[in-house]
Parts: sequence; structure tokens; C-alpha cells
Amino acid sequence: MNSNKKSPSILEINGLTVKMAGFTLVDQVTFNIREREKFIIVGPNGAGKSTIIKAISQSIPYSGEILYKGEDVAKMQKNQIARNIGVLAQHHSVNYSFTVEEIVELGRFSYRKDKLMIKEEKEIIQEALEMTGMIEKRKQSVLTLSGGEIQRTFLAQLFAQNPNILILDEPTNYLDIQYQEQMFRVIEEWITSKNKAVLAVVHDLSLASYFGSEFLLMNQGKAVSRGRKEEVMIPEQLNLVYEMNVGSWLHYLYKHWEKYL
Ligand SMILES: Nc1ncnc2c1ncn2[C@@H]1O[C@H](COP(=O)(O)OP(=O)(O)OP(=O)(O)O)[C@@H](O)[C@H]1O
Repeated sequence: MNSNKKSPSILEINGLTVKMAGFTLVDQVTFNIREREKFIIVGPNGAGKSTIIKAISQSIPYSGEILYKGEDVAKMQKNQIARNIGVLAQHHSVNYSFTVEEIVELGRFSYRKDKLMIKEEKEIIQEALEMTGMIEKRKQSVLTLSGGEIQRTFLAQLFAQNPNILILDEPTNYLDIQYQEQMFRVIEEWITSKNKAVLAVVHDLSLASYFGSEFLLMNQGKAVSRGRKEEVMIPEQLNLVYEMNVGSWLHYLYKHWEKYL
């Protein structure tokens, strides 16, 4: 099912199940993400997408296996997890008057005892701020940022953290169209140049199919289909899950632009 069978596996999820308050939020979900893959999870509200991310980041109890390069994530040290798996949450709590730069510096926390890394610290933070277009706002308090700027600040923190797999829950939340395009381009360059991978939950089906290399379609806690664009991002699969004619709605939305292309 994976395009790149020779690439080593980065993240392997086997039979992931999450139960809470008597409900099964995620039911026996299995998938595998390899180096350089852009693995996208799509599905309607409440399908269990964010719950999968919460389980990967070890913030909720689960059963089944989550393996990072063959190692059980549940048994890894927090520092080790932070250096390898970086998570961009759907919402960010910004209650303290940190500057943008200070928030980005927190991404380096797991490297604080590593002298070699400390030497390069400033360059890494500078690069992360540049990649996300936040360099000019580096001294500004996060309490004064717009929604999109907050999103870009936390994305910069993730780049500074430099994990091997980026886990992004709705990364284009709050981003204007220019930054949506730029963000996917930056992530694409970053994963291909460094043999990394990304797992992203994306609601916009056009953005998802443009960006993704592998897909997982979720509904009511279950994996409905998994595979390449031609297998998952097709009307036969999507219409059933979203209970509407997805293709004709998207075509209707974009029709306005046809005359300008
Ligand atoms: N602690 C809980 N107790 C009971 N139900 C919960 C709990 N936490 C989450 N849920 C339910 O689990 C389901 C899956 O939630 P989840 O946030 O994973 O959905 P999602 O696919 O990310 O949705 P969205 O697209 O709206 O972000 C939802 O119906 C939610 O109401």
C-alpha cells in the first residue's frame, strides 16, 4: 500500500484503540509511515483523528502499539520522544507573555544538556524563525499575536525541535492562503532534504490531496480506507463518509476561478 516500500519505517501504529467514558473513540487502527512520506488523515468531525495524535504524543491512555523506528514509544524517555516526534496541537494555550523567540527556544529544551547542540542553538532558532516568516516578530509578546502568527510561532518551535517526524493537527488553522501554500512548501522541503516524514490531519480535501503521498480516511473511530490518493481520495470513499457529493461541492466552489486561469 505504501509508495516507497524501500524506505525505512519511522512510525508504526498497530491496532490502536482508545476508549473513554465507555465510548470507543479509536477502534483498531493500523498504519505505517515511512521516511519522506506525507501521511494525511482525513475524515469528518469526531472521526477520531485528533485522538490518534493525542495517543501518539502519549497524552491519553490507549491499547495497541505505537512504535518509533521499531521502539515502543510508551517506553521511551520524554527527551528521546521530543527529539524524534514533534507535535503541533490543534489549539495552543498562550497565557504567559513570552516573546516569539522564547517560545521557539522552548523547542530546544530536550537538547539543553547537549553541548554540541548548544553551540548551534542561535542558528537553529534563527532558521526556524525565517522558515515560518516570524523573524521580524521575534521580540513581540505571543499575547499580542494574531491567530496565524501564533500558529507559525508554534510551527517554528517544532522546526527548532528538529524531530524526525512532524505530527500536525490541522496545521493550516488560522493561516491565510499565502501562508498555507508557504507552510506546505517549507514542510515538503524540510522532510525531503532530511529524510524525515510528516503526519497531518487536514480538513481541506483539496489541500490534503495536493500535499499528501499516503492517506488514511477515518470515520467513527475506524479506518475506512488507507493507501494512495487514487485509492482513498475518490468519490466512492469520500461521499460515503461525508454523506454528500464531495466532488460536485468542491467543483462548485472552485468554478468561479475557472475564467481567470
Ligand atoms: N474524554 C472524552 N469522553 C468522551 N468522548 C470524547 C472524549 N474526548 C473526545 N471524545 C469524543 O471522541 C470523538 C473523537 O474526537 P476527536 O477529537 O479525535 O475527533 P476529530 O476527528 O479530531 O474531530 P475534528 O475534525 O472535529 O477535530 C468525538 O466525538 C469526541 O466528542
